[in-house]
Amino acid sequence: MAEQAQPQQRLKLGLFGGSFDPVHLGHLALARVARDQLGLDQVLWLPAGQPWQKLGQRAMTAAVHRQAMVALTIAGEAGMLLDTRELLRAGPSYTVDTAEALARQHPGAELLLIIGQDQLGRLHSWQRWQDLLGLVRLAVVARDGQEVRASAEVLADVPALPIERLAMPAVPISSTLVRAAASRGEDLTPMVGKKVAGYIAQHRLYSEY
Ligand SMILES: Nc1ncnc2c1ncn2[C@@H]1O[C@H](COP(=O)(O)OP(=O)(O)OP(=O)(O)O)[C@@H](O)[C@H]1O
Ligand SMILES: O=C(O)c1ccc[n+]([C@@H]2O[C@H](COP(=O)([O-])O)[C@@H](O)[C@H]2O)c1
Repeated sequence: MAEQAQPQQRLKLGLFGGSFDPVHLGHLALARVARDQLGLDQVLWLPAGQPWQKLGQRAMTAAVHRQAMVALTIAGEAGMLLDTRELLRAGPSYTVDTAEALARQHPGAELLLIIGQDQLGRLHSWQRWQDLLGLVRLAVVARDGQEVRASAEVLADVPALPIERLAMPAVPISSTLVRAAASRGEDLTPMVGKKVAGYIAQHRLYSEY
């Protein structure tokens, strides 16, 4: 008897963007949880070239370093890939541009945008966020004790916004805390892992906070 063709599974891609200045173990925990809970084929780590909402606050560390630290963090991790397209693109890093490019590149793929609650709460300030919501499904993790919830502005426009809630024990680490600890000369290993701690020391990053 002829074998029946199995229906093709849709490719499931996670989009995990960040300033990653620097990447830390909270990011890695989130990427692992998203990969495993959502059954993603791949998590694309997308360091932002110009994270426009953060640019006024302080000078961003050079892309070459942020990218290198992400590469060290995901080395040997199954289903994770460094995607440098936002570093190579001129102008502000808009997630909608990245989602459009990935949708063109992988027709039929399911795109899941992995973000923390801090970003979900501000989603209405993102460039063309309604277009973005037409391209991706949101996968959100609670952060800093805040429940996963879209802002009133987003809910007014999209009342039944589908959100995948990621279950993850809180990881009380942020890049801000890492930079502050680095400027005090503390051991960063518990926050960023041994390889990234070594990289930061070797390149004398974050000596001034
Ligand atoms: N500890 C954490 N737990 C859950 N999500 C996190 C954590 N740290 C970062 N994220 C999420 O990862 C994404 C990228 O974060 P980002 O690179 O801005 O790091 P950050 O620690 O928030 O940086 P900063 O302290 O400089 O604002 C965001 O969606 C953010 O919500
Ligand atoms: O598209 C936008 O307008 C937009 C506005 C703010 C943040 N983002 C993206 O959200 C991700 C997390 O941002 P951040 O500032 O927490 O590092 C990162 O990929 C940013 O490019 C995107």
